[in-house]
Amino acid sequence: MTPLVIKVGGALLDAYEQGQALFSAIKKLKAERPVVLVHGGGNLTNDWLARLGFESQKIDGLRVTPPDQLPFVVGALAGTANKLLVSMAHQQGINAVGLSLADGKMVNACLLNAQLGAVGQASAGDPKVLHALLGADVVPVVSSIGLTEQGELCNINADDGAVALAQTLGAELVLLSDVPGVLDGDGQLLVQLTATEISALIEQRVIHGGMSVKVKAALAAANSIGQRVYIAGWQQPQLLTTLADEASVGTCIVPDFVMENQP
Ligand SMILES: Nc1ncnc2c1ncn2[C@@H]1O[C@H](COP(=O)(O)OP(=O)(O)O)[C@@H](O)[C@H]1O
Ligand SMILES: CC(=O)N[C@@H](CCC(=O)OP(=O)(O)O)C(=O)O
Repeated sequence: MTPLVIKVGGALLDAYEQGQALFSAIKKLKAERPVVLVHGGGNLTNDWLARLGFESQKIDGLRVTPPDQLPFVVGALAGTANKLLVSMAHQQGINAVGLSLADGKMVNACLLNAQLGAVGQASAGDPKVLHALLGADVVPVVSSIGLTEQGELCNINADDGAVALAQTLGAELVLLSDVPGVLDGDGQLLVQLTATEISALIEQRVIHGGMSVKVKAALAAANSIGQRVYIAGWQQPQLLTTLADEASVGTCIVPDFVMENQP
């Protein structure tokens, strides 16, 4: 059965009840197919950096990560955020193992540009460690801290990291956030989006900030994996079990070739 990569945004860490409901849904789902969880922790990282007196800047939804902030970003994401989620999983009776994208070279990274500091661009890596864990009935819980070929730690946007991990495994991908999906200018859910519609909505700034990183990542994944990718809310975890029925789940990002083949 094709594995499913589920990415959860870091806001889940502040939502205990929803977190428990999500892991309860994942427990049911993993009886049917292998599941890997990739997580963010943007809010927690903001909080840590502010408490330490750092200014945190974002460019096009990506956190500028100077060398003096990197140890705290790694600590927040690969440390506290990762272990809190592993603990939530264990509370629901899931045998979870906490890792980062760097472990076992499951995702490769290179630095994006000097302006962003230690921010990595992710690409597919080696699936061996994940296969071993999935074979042992474990749910890997993976933070978005990566490692370059030269062994430098880097901060990867968790949506981009999830895309690379889905590519590593040839898996389907769902991006779960604190909103039910991509919303239009009136706050209504958009059930399906193509590349052209995404460009227009970003241009009009209807899609902005973290959501703009997410839709671009989802489109890249849809095109590379050749499958629809869903952006949905972790408030409705029961939707995860309806993916196989192609039921309406949040916003469906359609790969380009599907549109090209439509009459
Ligand atoms: N068109 C849009 N539809 C929905 N959310 C949007 C849109 N444009 C911007 N956003 C913002 O993007 C946020 C989700 O992105 P982000 O905070 O990065 O999520 P996550 O932490 O789950 O990855 C939403 O909470 C919302 O504030
Ligand atoms: C480079 C970059 O932007 N990294 C992100 C990684 C965490 C993340 O993506 O968290 P959410 O999924 O909760 O937004 C950051 O530092 O916030």
